[in-house]
Amino acid sequence: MLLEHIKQPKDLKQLSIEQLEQLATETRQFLVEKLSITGGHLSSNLGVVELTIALHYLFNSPYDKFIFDVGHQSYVHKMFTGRMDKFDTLRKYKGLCGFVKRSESEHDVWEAGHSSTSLSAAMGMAIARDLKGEHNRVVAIIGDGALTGGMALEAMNHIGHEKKNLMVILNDNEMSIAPNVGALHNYLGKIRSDKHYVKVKEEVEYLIKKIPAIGGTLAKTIEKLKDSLKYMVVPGVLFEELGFTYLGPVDGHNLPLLLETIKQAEKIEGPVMLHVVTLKGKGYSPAEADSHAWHGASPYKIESGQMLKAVGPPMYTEVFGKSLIELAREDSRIVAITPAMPGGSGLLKFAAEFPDRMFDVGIAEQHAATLCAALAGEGLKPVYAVYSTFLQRAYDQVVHDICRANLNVIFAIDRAGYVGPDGETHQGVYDIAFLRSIPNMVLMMPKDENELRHMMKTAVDYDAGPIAVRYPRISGLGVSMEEPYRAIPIGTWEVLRSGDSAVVLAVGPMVQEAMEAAEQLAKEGLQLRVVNARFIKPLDEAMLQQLAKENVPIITMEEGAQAGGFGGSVLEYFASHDMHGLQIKILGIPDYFVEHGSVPEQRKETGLTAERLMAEVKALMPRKRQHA
Ligand SMILES: Cc1ncc(C[n+]2csc(CCOP(=O)(O)OP(=O)(O)O)c2C)c(N)n1
Ligand SMILES: CC(=O)[C@@H](O)[C@H](O)COP(=O)(O)O
Ligand SMILES: [Mg+2]
Repeated sequence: MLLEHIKQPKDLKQLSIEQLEQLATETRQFLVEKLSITGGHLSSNLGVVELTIALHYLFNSPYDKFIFDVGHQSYVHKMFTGRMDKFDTLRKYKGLCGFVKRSESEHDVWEAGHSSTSLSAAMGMAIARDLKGEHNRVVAIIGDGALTGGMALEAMNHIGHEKKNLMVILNDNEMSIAPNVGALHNYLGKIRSDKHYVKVKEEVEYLIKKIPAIGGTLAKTIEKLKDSLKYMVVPGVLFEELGFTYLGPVDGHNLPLLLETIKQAEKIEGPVMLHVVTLKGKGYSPAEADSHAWHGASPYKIESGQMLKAVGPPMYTEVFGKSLIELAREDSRIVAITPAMPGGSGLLKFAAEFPDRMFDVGIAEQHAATLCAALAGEGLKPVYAVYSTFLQRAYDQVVHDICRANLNVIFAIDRAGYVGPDGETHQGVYDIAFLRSIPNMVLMMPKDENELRHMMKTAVDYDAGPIAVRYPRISGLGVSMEEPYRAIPIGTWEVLRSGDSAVVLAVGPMVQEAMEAAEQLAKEGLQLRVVNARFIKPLDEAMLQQLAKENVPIITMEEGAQAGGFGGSVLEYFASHDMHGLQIKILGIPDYFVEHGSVPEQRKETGLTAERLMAEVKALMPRKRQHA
């Protein structure tokens, strides 16, 4: 086995081309084997094996800087940079991170998790390099999906202007997570599909050079002719017009060709765009056959390719997707918008039933938000299905285009709370803080999957402005979902269990923790009242006033950042209504980024458990007695 001798990138440099090809095969076997136990982003990594080998073979990391966009395809890079023995812990608590991470290795020079940042990063590193008088190479590796993200396009605009030396490797596998979409995607397809393209390009460029420079009108006509000729037969010209030297398309699994082309690219002055065509899932037939399903793989059986998924109640995502279909059958105003996450957001069945009412806009969270604003302005009911973490990208559009104009946009915010193995880049724990501060916004979270259905109905019936329902990346509780849909009165909470030792105002999955705590505390003679704080905004003011009158100790509990969170809004309410002297404890996520692991581990680490709640209730008791 060659693989076991690769401890650092320099070990690759000793190998022959045949050995490098052998290394590619062994690398794929390693990934398929390890990820069958841990799960992870299999298909993207299988696609970049030769590319990553070529980069480490030709260049000198970390002096030369490799910037992996998103970072979900950095496993091979991790393997060759001293982390092969940690793959049993991939995406596990305290284990190897599933994305690039500076604290893990000096070879991880840029951190990501969200898409389309690599070109801005490359530009920053190239400027810094030149100002410092250094000479290292800067190489961004970006996928065809990530290239559709607005940030990447903004960066290309700047790169073409500055004309610094840097290399962009466009890893084109025709896939985002789902099949890639959009005009840019179609454009890349045009380049890929033209087998004679490279030859024609060379010939046209040769001919153009032969046209003599003449003055006057004729010269202008010839210039125009040059341009139109280029546009007709040289598809790569878009990148060239933006200031890049375009090379490719090159087969990303043909190692000798790849090495040759990268060497050629390296000699070119200014920014270079090297278009590499790869197959997502390459080398593992189940992943080749369905790279969408294998983008983020659960553990699986290698031979059959059967993924091992937990059986039990449906995920909240699935319940959302089903209820949207049922509601859309009754209400033709409903349209669904996803920024490149049709599967993850549970919208595939909706798309099949309502192909004209579903829009995958690519990785374009900002555009998606403003698009929803316009759709709502025209009287439709856009449902913006988005992961909490990715909604961060569209904050200005939410404030400026949707909330300010008070438009009827429905936000279906998935992955709200801890997300588990993706970890800190993907935690959906800031949306409460960043949404509750925006005027006109209504924000809900269900205690169980049945309540999610009712919240969807509430949102569809609400015609007074933007309304959001956030739900977690977990299974529901297995409750009955036979009830007919009903709208919940805006700003009302529900008391699920009575008691006057203390009151817990719990949000979403914390309601279940609170019920468990109450059950246990009752055995010790303490009666914990459990309130389902299903509206995070507006608060149930009548209930808060009642609690103030009772002067009962209050604990708030939410799976969201404590700073700016729901608990803070309760405190603000009491303080701004001159209701002082109450005992209040806030349980939320402390002020640091919580890393990867399982959701229960993340909750335990940050004290969002029934046990912690019990301890807090007990701690409040003597103070209550002293107060009395
Ligand atoms: C801002 C943002 N939106 C959405 C995602 C979810 N996401 C992760 S990878 C990915 C697809 C990226 O496609 P591509 O860049 O072509 O890489 P591939 O997986 O095909 O290798 C998406 C949509 C993200 N990480 N960041
Ligand atoms: C890399 C990335 O951003 C996505 O692939 C993400 O990992 C998907 O997460 P889910 O598994 O929660 O859909
Ligand atoms: Mg892709």
